[in-house]
Amino acid sequence: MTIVQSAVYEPLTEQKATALAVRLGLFRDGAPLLCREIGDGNLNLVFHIVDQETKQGIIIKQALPYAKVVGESWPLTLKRAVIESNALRTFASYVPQYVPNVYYSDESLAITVMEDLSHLQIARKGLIEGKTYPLLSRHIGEFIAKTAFYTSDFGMNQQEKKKLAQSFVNPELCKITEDLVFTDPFFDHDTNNFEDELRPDVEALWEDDRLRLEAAKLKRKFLTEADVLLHGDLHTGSIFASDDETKVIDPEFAFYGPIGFDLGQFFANLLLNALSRPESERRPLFDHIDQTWDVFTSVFSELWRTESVETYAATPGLLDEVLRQAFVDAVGFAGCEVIRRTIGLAHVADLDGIDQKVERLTAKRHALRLGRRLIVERAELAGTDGFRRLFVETER
Ligand SMILES: Nc1ncnc2c1ncn2[C@@H]1O[C@H](COP(=O)(O)OP(=O)(O)O)[C@@H](O)[C@H]1O
Ligand SMILES: CSC[C@H]1O[C@H](OP(=O)(O)O)[C@H](O)[C@@H]1O
Repeated sequence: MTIVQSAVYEPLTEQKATALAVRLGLFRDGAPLLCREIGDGNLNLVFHIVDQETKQGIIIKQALPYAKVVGESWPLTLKRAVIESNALRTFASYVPQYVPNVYYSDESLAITVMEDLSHLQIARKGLIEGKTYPLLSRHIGEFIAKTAFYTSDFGMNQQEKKKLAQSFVNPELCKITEDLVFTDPFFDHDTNNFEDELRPDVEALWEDDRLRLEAAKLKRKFLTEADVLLHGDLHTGSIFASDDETKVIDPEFAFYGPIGFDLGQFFANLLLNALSRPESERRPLFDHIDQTWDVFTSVFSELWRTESVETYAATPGLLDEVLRQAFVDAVGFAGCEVIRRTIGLAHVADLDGIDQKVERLTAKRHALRLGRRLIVERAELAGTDGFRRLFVETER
């Protein structure tokens, strides 16, 4: 690959992104290139560049010095681009089948150049259309189990783990999660965003001392437990899927945190999709929750038994305790994510896209009751069947 001199930061345009791809030697000479900015996320620019003859494409993702969804009034570190490309490379060393190939990255331009995954579909979009993605949970369960185990004190040299954790210290992006997932939705904060009709339900949440205490405990875990390298934002909009392939993208929130966090985010986004469906079409979502947990526990347990580097790994009861705690935490984190995607700053199309206002408000009220009980009753769920039970009990 051609080496280009690193440049001073400037936001790319479609023209400049094309010129960069040519300078990097990513296309054959004279290829007729078409570039479009396709970013639909909250934070970054994403350029899709395709050779019109061969149909081969690449993606150039660039961080902006602010959060795109809010604008320049919310400055945001460009370092998130380095975190993202390093996380993709780290994950690729354990599960290359589940992440896009990174071709190039440049810290000063805050870009990651990666494999074009346009043959797949963003899982959130597909799930909203009613797709089921039969292998999604098998793949995500394995992705989480392997990345968690191999980056933990049980799966890697413990001195090396500390260095790796240092390289993923990600204070600004963690602060977004600390605020938007764990704090603001539980207070009358100006980042919150919900329909007027939901105000009585939301005010009831804000006055719920039991809920606030449990949300505080979950936030404390997120702040303090440097257990494994997390993706940090593993919602269904961060996953490309088809019937037989799954790729995880967008790990700019990666950091060392509690093992249950990615599981909880994924569970929550499956639940958010279930909340948008009629009862008769929800089953695949609950089956995905079961399957994610089953695959996660079996892959993680096998690695623990066969590859652990920690003397205490064989101590009877320890693995069970790690898995039990991971599950309880995941349930609580899922509850926080369900609530924040309903009344916080960043919503999801699964709920906001319900056209009929009455149905939409009904689904959102259901989400608030479900999220609350996931948080408050997380220790009593006793297995993934508990998600079904709470879902039904909170439907009314
Ligand atoms: N490797 C890729 N291949 C094809 N499209 C991509 C790729 N990465 C991102 N995209 C597109 O860009 C959108 C935004 O990307 P994402 O990484 O989620 O950005 P953000 O960090 O702003 O949320 C995705 O929803 C997808 O449509
Ligand atoms: C102001 S950031 C809000 C929200 O956006 C991120 O998601 P994404 O980059 O995938 O769109 C993340 O979930 C943040 O909490």
